[in-house]
Amino acid sequence: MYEVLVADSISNEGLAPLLEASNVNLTRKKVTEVEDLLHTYDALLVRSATTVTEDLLDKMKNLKIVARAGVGVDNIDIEASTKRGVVVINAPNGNTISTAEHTFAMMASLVRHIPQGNISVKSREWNRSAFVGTELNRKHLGIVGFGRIGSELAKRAKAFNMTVHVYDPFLTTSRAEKLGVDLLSLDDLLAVADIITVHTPLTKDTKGLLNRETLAKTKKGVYLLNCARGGIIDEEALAYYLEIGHVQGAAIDVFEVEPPTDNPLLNFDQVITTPHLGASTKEAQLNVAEDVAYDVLRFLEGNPVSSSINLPTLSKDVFEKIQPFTSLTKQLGAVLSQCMKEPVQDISVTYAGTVADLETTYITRSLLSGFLTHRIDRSVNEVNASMIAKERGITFGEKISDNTQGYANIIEVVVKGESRTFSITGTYIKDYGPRVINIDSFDIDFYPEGHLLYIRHTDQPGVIGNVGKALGDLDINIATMQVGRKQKGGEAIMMLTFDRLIEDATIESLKQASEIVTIQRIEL
Ligand SMILES: NC(=O)C1=CN([C@@H]2O[C@H](COP(=O)(O)OP(=O)(O)OC[C@H]3O[C@@H](n4cnc5c(N)ncnc54)[C@H](O)[C@@H]3O)[C@@H](O)[C@H]2O)C=CC1
Ligand SMILES: O=C(O)CCC(=O)C(=O)O
Repeated sequence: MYEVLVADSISNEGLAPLLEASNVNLTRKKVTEVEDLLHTYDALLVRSATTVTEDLLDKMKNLKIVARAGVGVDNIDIEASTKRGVVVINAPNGNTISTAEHTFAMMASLVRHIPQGNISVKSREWNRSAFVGTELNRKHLGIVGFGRIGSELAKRAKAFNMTVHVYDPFLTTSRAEKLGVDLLSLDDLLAVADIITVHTPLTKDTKGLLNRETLAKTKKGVYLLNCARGGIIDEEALAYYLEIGHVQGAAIDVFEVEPPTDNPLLNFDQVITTPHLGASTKEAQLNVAEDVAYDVLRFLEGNPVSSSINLPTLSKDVFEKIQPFTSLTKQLGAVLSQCMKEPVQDISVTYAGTVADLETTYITRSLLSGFLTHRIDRSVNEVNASMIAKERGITFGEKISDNTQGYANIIEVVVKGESRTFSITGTYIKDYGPRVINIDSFDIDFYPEGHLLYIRHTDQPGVIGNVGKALGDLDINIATMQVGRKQKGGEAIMMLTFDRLIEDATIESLKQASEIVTIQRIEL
């Protein structure tokens, strides 16, 4: 049974996939209400009220996935989640339209003083001259951050005959042309726009993007909107430019600290606000809840997620295709890690044949996770494997080759240690399964699973028989045995598989034979 904690207000109807799943036990409680049970949850679902800190992650020892029912993940410590192998997902599409519509509504309200007019009439005033507005028609709108919401807003603005200028360092000129917008530098956008609205995520680059210095470059009388994240427009700077009359008005849905209390912006009549309502529609809340509910269930049941922040996103089809190879590389990594008993500096993997056309980054992550699992005592998976490898100073890389050695696919891994190099090659044979076909330059053929002994010895008559007899005398049944050598009378290897773990004492007694060079136990 999977334990799922829904810590924020998320649409019940949207959570139906999880509520109806027979293998899920769903709890709707705030984190503070279940302090004693935090270590039991497999999944955590949040909106923006819960901040997923490193401290919370430490308490949630069993946590495998954090889902944000919405776009912005700035309330989740992604680095700390990744470090712990916790997948972070979001629902990036479900609230785009609602947020674009809300921004448009805020823009129209701002330039026509609708909130102020409403308050005035309800105060029994009739002061029409105080609320003379401005048309949107033929005005220049500057959109900073031209992703999903920014581009939906642009469509609506164009329908109102506005000229749309955008600033987005990640947007290509051809895409801007295709979407019919004018791509500018930030400075040029600031200089030309009558109304500026921000739609970037909150990152270290966008925090305070509009500040005292950049806002000074705007037109006198400019209007500003922030329906993305508090802090993208620096609040102190905005208050300053409102105070001196340079900024004519602002519409703010999001604040640096929510709810805002002593925020200077709340003191201005020309600032209109909403309490982070961009995504607050029935439709958006149903969409995002459904999106994360399906994704969390899929993930818990071992399937790919559709929108992950710290894992490559794979379709079900691609996931199914790569699965045999991720299992194979996990095993190859585990064999390597146990055979190569020394610190490693570099892991290099070469893909050839059908596997080379797949999502090899993901397959390499599985390899690293198989390798590292046997070296460190914390949980390693595809989410944190590359980060842990980097932390430990292990470099890794991928190559594609066309040498399939007669197989449909080949994965060769070479590990460089301080004193030596070790290699392993595997393949996945349809309807037959994974095979290791070469180990440390010895051709061999074994199924990487279970309890194994890897024995290096001199190639001479009687060695195989002696090992078999010694094990037989100890009542140990050999399940399979594969042998390999490079040349007659030289070094040779045996790979034995067993139905149970082989004890240290047995290995020590086998090592007494003079022909045996090394024996390595491998547990898969
Ligand atoms: N008020 C609300 O209730 C809601 C707020 N949001 C906020 O809106 C933001 C945008 O959402 P989407 O459009 O869905 O995201 P998106 O990821 O589709 O678009 C973000 C755009 O910002 C651009 N960008 C990134 N760094 C930039 C920089 N330094 N300067 C200029 N542009 C930059 C990206 O290239 C991208 O095109 C979210 O990150 C979230 O914080 C989202 C939904 C609801
Ligand atoms: O959950 C909400 O209502 C806020 C939505 C939001 O800010 C987001 O999706 O980034």
